[in-house]
Amino acid sequence: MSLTESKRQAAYKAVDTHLNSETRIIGIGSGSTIVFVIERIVQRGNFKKNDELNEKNENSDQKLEELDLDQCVFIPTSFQSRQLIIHNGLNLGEIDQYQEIDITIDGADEVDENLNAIKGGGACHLREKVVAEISKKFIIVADYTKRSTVLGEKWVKGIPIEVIPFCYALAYNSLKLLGCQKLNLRMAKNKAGPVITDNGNFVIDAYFGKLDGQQSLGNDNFMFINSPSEVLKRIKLLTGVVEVGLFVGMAEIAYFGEEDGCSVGVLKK
Ligand SMILES: O=C[C@H](O)[C@H](O)[C@H](O)COP(=O)(O)O
Repeated sequence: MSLTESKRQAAYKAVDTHLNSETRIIGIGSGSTIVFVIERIVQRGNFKKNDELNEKNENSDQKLEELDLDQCVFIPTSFQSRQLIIHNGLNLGEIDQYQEIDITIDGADEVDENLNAIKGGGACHLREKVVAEISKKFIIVADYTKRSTVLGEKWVKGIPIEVIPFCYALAYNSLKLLGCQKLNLRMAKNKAGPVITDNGNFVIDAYFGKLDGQQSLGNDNFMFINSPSEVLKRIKLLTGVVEVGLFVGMAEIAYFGEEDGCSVGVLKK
């Protein structure tokens, strides 16, 4: 079964388990898995009209309720998720309108056994972190390739770090001094020059291994982050750094679509 199906299964499970008729303010993460979160939300909004969904539900243990989408507001974390919300006719809200969000569902590039995550493979981690931070519940959805024991096992491109453009050379040097083994200023495709985030900044992918005292196991393609909170703190203190794609202790639960494309694994705190 394809990775796409496993992403869909994880997304559907999260929406079916955590969204009910009481849910009002919903944070929408970014990336390819989030597309299926929106797909399921729209299906749930048309529940009574959706014969297939009703039929499936009669045979399932999970009691699905129709979502009153007119009463819900969706908070995007990127240009991409904003477009998804608008194109699906959902109510769009802005991050600064709310002090609290009922629930946010988001993808991840890697999730460890403590539910710490690397995010920002799509350069959206600043807004994603703001939304996650004010959410009562932060839920991760991903395919099975994203689950690991220690961060760095699976996502080998480095930790995404958003930096102010004119500070990038300084941040670059500071990251090297911090022990960073390899650094890349993320470059755009089909445009000469660097990726520019939704906030007008650059992204450096920083690749550790020794920062928290660990060796890189003799393989330059790997980094292991045994103390993500320490790594996060040290990078965050560097001048010019806006946000780090390490989400430590934020997620309550993670759903992973399994390899068979039908079942879903769950990691809980
Ligand atoms: O910046 C992008 C986000 O952090 C995404 O949530 C993350 O890259 C996972 O994306 P996908 O669902 O495409 O694997």
